[in-house]
Amino acid sequence: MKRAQLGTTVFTAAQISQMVARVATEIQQDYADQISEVIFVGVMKGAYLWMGDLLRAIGGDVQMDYLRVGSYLNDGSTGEVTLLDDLRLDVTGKTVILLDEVIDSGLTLLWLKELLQARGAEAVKIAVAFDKRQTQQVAFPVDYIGASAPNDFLVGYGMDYNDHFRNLSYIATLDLVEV
Ligand SMILES: O=P(O)(O)OC[C@H]1O[C@H](OP(=O)(O)OP(=O)(O)O)[C@H](O)[C@@H]1O
Ligand code: HPA
Repeated sequence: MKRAQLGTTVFTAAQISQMVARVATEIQQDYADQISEVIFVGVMKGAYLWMGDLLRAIGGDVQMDYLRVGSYLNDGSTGEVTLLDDLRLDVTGKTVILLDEVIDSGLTLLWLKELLQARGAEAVKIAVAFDKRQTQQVAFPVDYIGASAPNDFLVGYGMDYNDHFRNLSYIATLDLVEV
């Protein structure tokens, strides 16, 4: 049997706060007085801290909704994205910014971008806290990136191992030790 234990800290809470403030400023500058027309969509469950922190840092009047998807089992992608809870807001003709705490293979965000485009969104942008892609071979742009992260399995700030460790306000590697 394997037991999960925290490894090394990769990003501290202070580093994450700085990164949130920077991305919030980038989005404020890009949308200025149009910001209240943008729909921010959190990709749950993992986006819950990123969404809360980023939208408070942006401030003012914004619209938000969320959906819930799943594709990871233990520490690996199943290669298949499942929509578990859908949006309530209609995105037809709207600018949407998808918020996710991590992009890894890119499968989840590519799948969601195509879904919202097919529903008639005018523009679908992406803002991630952490980018684990080692090469940029995933053929779609990520518009806002908090930080590049190592290609280790990470937990904290929304990232989980079987639903554990999402609540950490820092990011750590995870060691799976044989017991
Ligand atoms: O780029 P990818 O390889 O698709 O990986 C990134 C996705 O994986 C995680 O979600 P998960 O499916 O584990 O669901 P969760 O948000 O409930 O943890 C994470 O929150 C991203 O949405
Ligand atoms: O490193 C990770 N940790 C947790 N969930 C994830 N989903 C993609 N990559 C990761």
